[in-house]
Amino acid sequence: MEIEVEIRDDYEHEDKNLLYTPVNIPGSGVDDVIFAEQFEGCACSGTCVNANCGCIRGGTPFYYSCCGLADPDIPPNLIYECHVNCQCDSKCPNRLVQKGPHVGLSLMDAGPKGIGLWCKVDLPKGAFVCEYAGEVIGAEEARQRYAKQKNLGLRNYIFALREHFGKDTLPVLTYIDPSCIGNIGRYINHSCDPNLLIVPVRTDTFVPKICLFTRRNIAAYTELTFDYGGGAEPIQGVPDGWSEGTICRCMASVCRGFLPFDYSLG
Ligand SMILES: C[S@@+](CC[C@H](N)C(=O)[O-])C[C@H]1O[C@@H](n2cnc3c(N)ncnc32)[C@H](O)[C@@H]1O
Repeated sequence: MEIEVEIRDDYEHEDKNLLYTPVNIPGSGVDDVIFAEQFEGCACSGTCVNANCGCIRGGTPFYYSCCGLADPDIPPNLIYECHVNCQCDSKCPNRLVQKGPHVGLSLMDAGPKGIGLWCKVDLPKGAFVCEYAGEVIGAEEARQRYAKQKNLGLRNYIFALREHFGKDTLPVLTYIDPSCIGNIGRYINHSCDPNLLIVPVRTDTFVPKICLFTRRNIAAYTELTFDYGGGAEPIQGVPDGWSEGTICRCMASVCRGFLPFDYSLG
């Protein structure tokens, strides 16, 4: 029996030239197979109990508490949620990001940074805010799109997620581009002292979802930010080659001066 969990995402773009997608979709330069190859589900009945659930797969035991909050102080390893092929029910605590973004997210004027995102309600530490969803594209496509938008003086929305799957292995990069097709996450600006944390989460396939959780309690109407260099493998400072020279306007006392940039795009 397949357990379908409804994604609740009522957001949309004000700019009618943009297409809204609540989840990642395959774009140019990636093999559709990675979206089609699904994990086997767990055989738990009702709600899952950590130790026996097949969805842990050697990754982090369930990252979420029973009240739907993550623990941002624990560095997560690989996170696999229960999914459509699992036997557990839709109330299983290991189903969180797949249910969609937090309610009350809203666009704001972020001055020289352009549009930004805030939430109309207080957010507790560990709350899931939203995914940074868009087209999943290949490395060469990402470089070409980046070069084109740079020539046109456009903002950059392409995010390069770096993950290591073992000691001494090369990082695996996943490029997400919500420039034209994306979700509400595309409006989140960078800060060198961010209040959100990036956590890659997988549900039914190996394609990671870039998920944003609160690092601390956040009062309503505070701008939501993440560190553009702080993926699963955070950049410390801005090493040579990791800045494209865009001045950072985050205003944090610890501001590094420039927006972080993944050199693989350059
Ligand atoms: C993912 S978009 C964020 C949404 C964007 N502000 C908008 O108006 O649609 C990333 C772009 O926002 C701007 N931006 C984000 N954070 C910034 C910061 N701390 N300082 C300056 N510009 C920033 C840059 O133009 C960057 O390329």
